[in-house]
This record gives sequence, C-alpha cells and structure tokens, in this order.
Amino acid sequence: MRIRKLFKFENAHIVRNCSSDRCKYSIHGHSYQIELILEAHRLDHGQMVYDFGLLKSSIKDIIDSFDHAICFWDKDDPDYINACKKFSARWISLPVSPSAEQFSRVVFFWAREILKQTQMQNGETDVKVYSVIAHETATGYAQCFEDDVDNAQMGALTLGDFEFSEQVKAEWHDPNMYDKLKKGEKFVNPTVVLQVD
Ligand SMILES: Nc1nc2c(c(=O)[nH]1)N=C([C@H](O)[C@H](O)COP(=O)(O)OP(=O)(O)OP(=O)(O)O)CN2
Repeated sequence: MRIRKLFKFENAHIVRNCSSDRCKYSIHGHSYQIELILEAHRLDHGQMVYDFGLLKSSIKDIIDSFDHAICFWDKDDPDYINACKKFSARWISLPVSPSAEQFSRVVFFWAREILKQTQMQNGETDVKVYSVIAHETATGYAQCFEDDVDNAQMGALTLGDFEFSEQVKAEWHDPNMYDKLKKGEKFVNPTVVLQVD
C-alpha cells in the first residue's frame, strides 16, 4: 500500500554544466511540487500507512528549507557561493547540483533518514520512502527510487555534506533538528497531532 503527500516551495538556483543555456548561467526560480510516496505492507492502529499529520513536522520542515531560498552546489565558483550567502538570508549548500533529479534524491534521502530515526507511536512497523517526484515546472519532473539515492555515480549523499543558513534553521520547529539527525538522535512521534493545517 502506498500513500502520497504533496509539498510545495519556491526556490532559486543555477544548474551548472547542463545543456540548457538559460539554466546553467542565470539564476532562475521554480515553483516546485514534491510528491513524497511512502509504502508499508502493514497498517498502523489507525489503519493507515502513515498518518499524513505526522508528515507536518520534521519532514515538512526540512523540505520547506528550500522555500524562498537559493540553493547551490558546493563545488560552484566560491565567488558565486559567497554572493549567495551574502545576499540571501535563506540558502542551502548541497553536495550535488540542484537539478530536478537531485532535488528528488535529496528529499528522498532526508525523508529516509528522518523515518529511520523516528520512534513510532501508533503501530507503524515498516513504513518507508518508496519514491519522490520533484516537479520543477508544470511540464517536467524527476522521479527517484531507493537505488537512485544510493547510486554513487549520481553523487554521494551524506548528512554532513549539507549546510543550511541560520535563517533556514531558525524557521524550523526545532532549530536543532538537523544536528539531531546527524547525531543519530531519535525523533519521537507525537501520540496526538493537534494541528493539521
Ligand atoms: N532533466 C532535466 N532537464 C532540465 C532541468 C532539470 O533539472 N532536469 N532543468 C532545467 C532548467 O532548470 C529549466 O528552467 C527548466 O527547463 P524546461 O523544462 O525547458 O523549462 P520550460 O519552462 O522552458 O519548459 P516548457 O515545457 O517549455 O514550458 C532544464 N532542463
């Protein structure tokens, strides 16, 4: 059984070395839509794969890091990186170039790591990320599966290789969320989700 939750954000980037001229030399933005697809072979006590409300804390926060932010590949020109950091309060440094393909890998990777460290409270036993679809435009998307996340040719993804600006971190429900993730600390699910907007 699979469920799907949609997340949206506005983000700016340059994707170096691609074929599209406008894309590789000019900062431009997209209204992204991210489809997070979870799979389980058993239902929880609420007869759900995973309560949608539980996706509105750490997983939503980390995806929302991209919103109204500029993200850049950490191998880009240092002058460009410094300018991004100087003129945008919200930025994310990525170990991979910000193509739609890499957005789908990065979101899959983060969601997988958070779920792995989540202490479930309502009988969820084998819920995992099945796929992530990153819609970059109304006409183009990239879809990632688990073997893509772990494919070294596509670029290694490790938690320590991402960096978030102070403003991004300050807007999370828990500004220490990413440090907790890196340290392998547990994310304890609430027994009741009070706010569902
Ligand atoms: N496989 C990929 N191809 C392209 C990516 C990408 O991430 N993965 N990204 C871009 C650019 O970011 C570009 O802005 C989007 O390209 P494109 O789909 O050509 O955008 P348009 O709005 O012009 O598309 P229309 O279908 O003409 O509306 C380029 N390629």
